[in-house]
Amino acid sequence: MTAPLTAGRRPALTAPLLEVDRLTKVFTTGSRRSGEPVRAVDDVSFDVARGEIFGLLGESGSGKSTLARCLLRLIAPTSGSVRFDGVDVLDLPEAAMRKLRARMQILFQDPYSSLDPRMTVREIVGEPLTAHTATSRRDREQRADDLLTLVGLDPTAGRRRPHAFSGGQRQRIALARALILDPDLVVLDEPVSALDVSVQAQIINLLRETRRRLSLTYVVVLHDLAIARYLCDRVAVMQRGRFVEIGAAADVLESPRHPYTRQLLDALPGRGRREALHGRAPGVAGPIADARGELREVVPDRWVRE
Ligand SMILES: Nc1ncnc2c1ncn2[C@@H]1O[C@H](COP(=O)(O)OP(=O)(O)OP(=O)(O)O)[C@@H](O)[C@H]1O
Repeated sequence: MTAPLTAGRRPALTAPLLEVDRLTKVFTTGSRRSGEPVRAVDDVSFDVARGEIFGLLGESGSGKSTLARCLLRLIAPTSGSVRFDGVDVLDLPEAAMRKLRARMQILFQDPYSSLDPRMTVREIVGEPLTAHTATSRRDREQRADDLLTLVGLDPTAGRRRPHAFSGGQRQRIALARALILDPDLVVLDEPVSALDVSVQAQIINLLRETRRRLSLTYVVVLHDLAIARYLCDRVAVMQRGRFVEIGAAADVLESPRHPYTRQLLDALPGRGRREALHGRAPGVAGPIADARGELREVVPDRWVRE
């Protein structure tokens, strides 16, 4: 069966934030013992609307992380194009790309190794400001404290070092850092897979809440279909570098059209499958709305665009 590729292009009232056309990445070395090239991303096209949470799903090795990195030009694609807010990302000179990067952030999977243990949390969160804008130390600290509040941490946390925090708290710190430059797009690479199940729900709710409050767009790499069903508006299912299915998360996960998607769903244990199908939170009995109160209601006005 062929993928319903038209679902990758949405009629939108405003231009999409991200437009990906025939993107391909071939690794020629170091990928296979046989020395054969690997088409990690193979002729992939899709759009992401502003304010959307778009999920990339698939088994390990299907090409999700490579695609995510190509979007931000952290890996140079072999061919194809990526337009971000109308700008051709792959054609941009390095200096202009550095500037654009402020608007496109990435959050990695492992909250334990992604934060420099020698820095205070305030320094970690405020650091992108030193690289991208001329701000005074005081302003940096104030903004770092605002962001820590936004992600549900006490600003006094800023004086401590990352080792004092749990995995979930560290992922909040990493998110605060990713948001401090007020980006439009954040790519999240398996943002909760290193966390305990109970903490996953809190971080997922935080992502939904920050998307809403800051009008953010998230592209999120996931292998957990239950999380995808709860978090994402649309999803694409990848197999060997290609999109085999793309559409609304509810449609793809409740009525999968492609045998590979059905296979992924069938491989889930009974409860996980039910959660994927009915949008239940992973690992908790009901919808994860109860963790929502974690996001404090003291968000500074300037962080709220709506
Ligand atoms: N730097 C690289 N050099 C060579 N091959 C690579 C490189 N990075 C990824 N690959 C290969 O590209 C393919 C896709 O890998 P990728 O990590 O993008 O998949 P994934 O779906 O994100 O998997 P995972 O969930 O395990 O990270 C795999 O065959 C992988 O071995």
